[in-house]
Amino acid sequence: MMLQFHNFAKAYGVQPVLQIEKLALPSGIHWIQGDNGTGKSTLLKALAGLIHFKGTVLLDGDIDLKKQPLAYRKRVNFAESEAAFPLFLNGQDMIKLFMKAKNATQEQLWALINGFGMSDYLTQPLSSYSAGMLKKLSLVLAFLGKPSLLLLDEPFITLDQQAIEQLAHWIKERHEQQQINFILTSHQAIPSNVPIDYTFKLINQGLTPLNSAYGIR
Ligand SMILES: Nc1ncnc2c1ncn2[C@@H]1O[C@H](COP(=O)(O)OP(=O)(O)OP(=O)(O)O)[C@@H](O)[C@H]1O
Repeated sequence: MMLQFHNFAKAYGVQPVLQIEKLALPSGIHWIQGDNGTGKSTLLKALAGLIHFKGTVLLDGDIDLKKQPLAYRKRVNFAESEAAFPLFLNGQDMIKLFMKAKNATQEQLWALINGFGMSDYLTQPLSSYSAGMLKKLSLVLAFLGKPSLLLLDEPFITLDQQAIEQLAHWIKERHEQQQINFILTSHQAIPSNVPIDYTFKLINQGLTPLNSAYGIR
């Protein structure tokens, strides 16, 4: 199993947001839907190891997020919906940091940079980036290395059409050729060439499956 939840619970103060008693997500590309404020970003942040939660999350059957945080975070990459970068740095600074942390190759980096057409502005300070340029950077950082699972929170928002198509292609290709699993959130329809395996909706603090078979949206 790609991801297993046991007695998973997240609250902000006394306000419960997520409660997933027992759930196992198989390998694949997962699309999580949900109305505003239902907890999609909270779920992805918890799964990325960025915020505290109660209970257990197990990756690939044996890596416990809480007990083996380094091994877990080496395998799970995350692109936030709106990433908050230190604005005095430039794109290249962030890339250098992540390349080292994620053991990425130069070849992999160039393919990502060229695919998104970013080479012209990587040396400019992040304070000068548009929303779409910041989005592209956070996606490139998330694709670096060899993750087992990629968490992408609203990955298509603010991207131009060409970048949307490029991202859809990468998701499909990485999944088919490198067996990388994905959890995506999106309010908009996901491009039809992305082969979504499972769709869930966050309702009443839990994940309700909207389909039970492969290939059906
Ligand atoms: N840092 C925080 N402190 C307190 N409450 C928070 C915090 N972050 C989120 N919440 C609350 O948790 C709930 C879930 O928020 P979250 O951002 O996860 O929703 P979402 O499903 O991603 O929403 P959207 O579709 O609008 O992006 C909301 O009620 C929100 O007010």
